[in-house]
Amino acid sequence: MNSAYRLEHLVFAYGDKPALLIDHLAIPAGRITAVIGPNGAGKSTLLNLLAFLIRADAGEICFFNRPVKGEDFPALRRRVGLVAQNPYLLQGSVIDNVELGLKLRGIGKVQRRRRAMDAMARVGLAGFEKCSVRALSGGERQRVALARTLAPEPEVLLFDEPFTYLDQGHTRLVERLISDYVRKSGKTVVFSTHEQAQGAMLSDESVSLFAGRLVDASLVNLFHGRLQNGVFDTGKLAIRVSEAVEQVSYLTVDPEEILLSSEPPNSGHRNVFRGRVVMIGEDAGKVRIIIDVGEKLSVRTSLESIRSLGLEPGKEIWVCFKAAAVKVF
Ligand SMILES: Nc1ncnc2c1ncn2[C@@H]1O[C@H](COP(=O)(O)OP(=O)(O)OP(=O)(O)O)[C@@H](O)[C@H]1O
Repeated sequence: MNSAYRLEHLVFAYGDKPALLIDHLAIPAGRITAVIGPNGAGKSTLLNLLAFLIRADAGEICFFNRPVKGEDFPALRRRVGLVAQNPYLLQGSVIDNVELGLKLRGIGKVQRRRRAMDAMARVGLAGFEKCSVRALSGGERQRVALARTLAPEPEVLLFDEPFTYLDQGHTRLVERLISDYVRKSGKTVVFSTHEQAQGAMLSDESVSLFAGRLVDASLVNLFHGRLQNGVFDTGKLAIRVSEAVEQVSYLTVDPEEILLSSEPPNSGHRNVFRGRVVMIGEDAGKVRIIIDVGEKLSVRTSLESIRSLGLEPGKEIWVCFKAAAVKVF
């Protein structure tokens, strides 16, 4: 598959504080990639590197199969557009802001206006042209920044936590826009999110980032604790682990690998707990149940199993999973 980016042995630190250590990462061209991770994982730092706004301390980045050199940065910045989490807008009107990127690219007034108006319509801001950016809400500001980035039609659209300020209607609109940007024009989108479900639902590929490193695990059920003699102790729950390592502080349980049963299970699973249903909700076309077993565990299952087990908030239920459903790092 053609890669938009390939990162090798990449290191980035803020002063002496390491923020990213990525051995290898390939981001496919013409696809939507989600970078999923909790607060402070390094998502914004990674997007800033991909936008060529900051330089790695070590390692290599290839952009569309070409190794990137320092002197390439100004030209590359024009091929990539980043919508920041808290975008900086210039004082003035919405249309002034949306036209900015086009102006910097030397695009003439008439075409500039046409493309800016088109980008504004796509983000649901038609009619806002003359509004002062000072009078806008957080979600409107984010959509102005999105229109500003979209108007020059960058080859790669990078989007840092796109849904933070958006209500449900605008979240759907931006999801569609991201999807169309890739499907209709073959461009590449990379977005960051701390919401595992949203990341998985909207993307073709996803990568999980934790403490600056890529991890090969879903981060939905992430616990901090200590591992000793094959048992990881979170302080509230003891989880059996199959990996024979000791120097780890975090554990995840794959929400797809957790089984539920109304009777004590007789399945040979090494982790069996009794818990109580806290919440039932929808998650990327499946059902997500939160069960309190000392820690709150997120379980993804089907509507059928909810019905057959008669699950509802407050109901007691058995939870089991294999040691192999658990990853530690
Ligand atoms: N300008 C900076 N100076 C020093 N440390 C920084 C700076 N920016 C980020 N960091 C640190 O680098 C790490 C990664 O931060 P980053 O903003 O990339 O994470 P994130 O995953 O985007 O987090 P969030 O979801 O909270 O936005 C954090 O520990 C953060 O405190």
